[in-house]
Amino acid sequence: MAKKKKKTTTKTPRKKIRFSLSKQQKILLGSFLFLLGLALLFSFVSYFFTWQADQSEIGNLAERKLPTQNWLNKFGANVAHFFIYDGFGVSAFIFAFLIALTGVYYFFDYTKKQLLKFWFWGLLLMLWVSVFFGFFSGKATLFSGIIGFETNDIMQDYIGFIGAVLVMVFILIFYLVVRLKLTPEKVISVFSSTKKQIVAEFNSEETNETMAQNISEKEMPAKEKEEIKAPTVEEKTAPKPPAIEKLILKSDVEGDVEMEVEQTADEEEIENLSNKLVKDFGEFDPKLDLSNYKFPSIELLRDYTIGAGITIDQEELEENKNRIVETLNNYKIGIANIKATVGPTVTLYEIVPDAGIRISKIKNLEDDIALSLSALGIRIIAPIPGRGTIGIEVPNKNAKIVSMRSVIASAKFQNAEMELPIAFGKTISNETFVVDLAKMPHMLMAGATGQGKSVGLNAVLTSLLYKKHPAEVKFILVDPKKVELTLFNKIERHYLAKLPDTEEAIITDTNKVINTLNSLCIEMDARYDLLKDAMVRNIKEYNTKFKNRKLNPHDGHRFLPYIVLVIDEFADLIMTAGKEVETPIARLAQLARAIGIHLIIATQRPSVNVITGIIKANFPARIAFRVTSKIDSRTILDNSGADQLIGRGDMLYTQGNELTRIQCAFVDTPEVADITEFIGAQKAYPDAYLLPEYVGEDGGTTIDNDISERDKLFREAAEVLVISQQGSASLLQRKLKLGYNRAGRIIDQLEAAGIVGPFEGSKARQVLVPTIDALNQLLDNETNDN
Ligand SMILES: Nc1ncnc2c1ncn2[C@@H]1O[C@H](COP(=O)(O)OP(=O)(O)OP(=O)(O)O)[C@@H](O)[C@H]1O
Repeated sequence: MAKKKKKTTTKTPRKKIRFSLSKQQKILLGSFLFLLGLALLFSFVSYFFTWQADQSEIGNLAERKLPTQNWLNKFGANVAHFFIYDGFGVSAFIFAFLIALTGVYYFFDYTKKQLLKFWFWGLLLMLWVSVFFGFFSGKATLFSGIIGFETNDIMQDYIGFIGAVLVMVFILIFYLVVRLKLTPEKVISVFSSTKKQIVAEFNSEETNETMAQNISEKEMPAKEKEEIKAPTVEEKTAPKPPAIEKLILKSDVEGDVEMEVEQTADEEEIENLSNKLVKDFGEFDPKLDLSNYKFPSIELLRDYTIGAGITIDQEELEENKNRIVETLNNYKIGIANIKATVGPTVTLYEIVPDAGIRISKIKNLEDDIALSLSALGIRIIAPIPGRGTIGIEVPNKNAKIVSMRSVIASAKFQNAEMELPIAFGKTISNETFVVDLAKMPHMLMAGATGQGKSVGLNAVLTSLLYKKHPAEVKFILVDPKKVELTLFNKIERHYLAKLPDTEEAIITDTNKVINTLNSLCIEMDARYDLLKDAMVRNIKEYNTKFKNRKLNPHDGHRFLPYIVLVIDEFADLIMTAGKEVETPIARLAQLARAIGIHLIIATQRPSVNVITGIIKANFPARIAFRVTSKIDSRTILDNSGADQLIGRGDMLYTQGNELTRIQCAFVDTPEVADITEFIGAQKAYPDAYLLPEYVGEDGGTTIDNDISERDKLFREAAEVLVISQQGSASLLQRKLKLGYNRAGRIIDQLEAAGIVGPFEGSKARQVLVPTIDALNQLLDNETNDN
């Protein structure tokens, strides 16, 4: 980056004669030189076509009428002849370019230091190219020009053919090394990266099965891995002190002090290591492992609205309007204006009461209006925030189903530039309602049985499946009822995360929930360490930096997928496990937003002992389906209203103060089955996303130190770790070319054998054996004991 440094020194007056141009003079000179450069360029180009025809005209400037073929006539023919034939041959173009460039420098008044460099290297290149062409032809030609040919001739007379070749090669090397800053390492790395790329492309079909986080390591040549291991990439490319140019400021005032301003020239940009990696290998693509993954098509979802779009029943509207007006009139409330908005399940009547009517008076009439309309689920919003009207929501006689298909297909969802977009359904004015889970950042969902909670959860998961690649998001599903989320088992190796050494990814057992939550806390801490190390504030910035290859996988950096934890029937959990569940959930909810872990908790019973203060405080986004009492509504929403919903997916959403009534999109079990089937049938990762190990309080490793059960590569693995003194599974993966699971198993066996220490979260395990000799002794003793 260009950095300006100005140093100002004042000096005593002294007499100095300096050639300096005014601004206008520079512009004039610049334009003149630029156009002269262009003129030379045109005459040089046309000289190659017309030199034979114009040969007789060379030097014959006096004969004005004699025709010349060159585009710039006599001037062009003579000048081009001078520079090309009598001069440097084809490389005379460099001269024309230098003249034009000088014009540009003067025109824009750039510092001239760089220009001098251009001239030096340009003239050297010009000479070299013309001598080079002279070398291959026995006589002066248009390619070499006389200078090229003669210089070559003289050189050969004095130092012979071989001597001339060596001089030319030396000048070439000089140019490449000094001007282009080429080093042997650069050349080797370009060759090896090209080779790697070809091999990688060749192997890409087979290597898709490896885990995403290893990709960038594998792609990199060992040499480069070493290079990025050094503390930070940025440090390596710390700016060099810029070159300084002096400028004399003079004023016309007699006897004035002359000031010399030191102005720094623009720094030369050194190629940043990460830029180079990106240039060589492209950005890191987390989706590479499943590059052929196909998103489920919209056809898998059903359209429940076919032939039953929102129809406005005029009669019903009129009837309701009259009843509302009548009821209010009975209580002496006059209406100035009334307007209706027809939604999928309810119609909103917005009324503007006559001046002087108290709002609370209308609010108190909720039950009377419900009675007169003989309808359930009337909700009065007095006043509607931001509109200055009073809203009365009246359920439609024929509620319409909002199909998941319609919201997924909506432009709002398809074009949503969100991290974790969720299409919940449609608002009262028929707008698709899309929110970003990453911004919520956690969600509480409540509703009495049969009111649409499970459908709501499915809508959330379906939205994410339609928008996010398996590399970008992972789900942890907790389903104590064991029936609601089982369908998602099919996408275990694509989208689910689980504890190592567990069979099923979907968690149904309370103990496992506790372990998983604690494991998530470890993952959270590890992610925070990674973020701190990368000096970024959130997962988005971290992943961008990782994609730009600014973070070294060697230091434990990896692409971080979002993790969405869904807990259905939270009440059951809290009743059985209490604080053991509440504490990690509260911790996650408080801290996990920045590192991409988001929680969705659903419960039938939103009572205060289930949704405790600490949980509530950390779940700003709340959804209420119909609940049985006002108290439940207040617990979940801090507001009444959820008790007046009509069920079947009718819900209230709040993310702060405002309540939005939404008709949740309907996605039926067979649809979810089709989607998971479609995804499950595709190529998957070798395993679900593995969360860090968590050893419960009853502690200790569960692996027996049974020699006969050890992996074949056990000894080799032990040696690798002892030599490197680093107890990391990923090191084994790399050195022994193992999968994640096998490396993890070997690490467990090494722990049981006392070679490495216990799991330490994000850090590598400690290696307990200091040398190879000590290791050999330990293993030999073991065999003797057996
Ligand atoms: N968005 C919706 N649109 C239309 N109908 C819906 C919607 N959501 C739910 N329903 C209807 O309500 C029924 C019950 O929904 P769901 O299974 O989601 O209830 P629930 O709240 O999960 O109940 P439980 O807590 O007992 O599991 C569904 O079978 C469906 O017929």
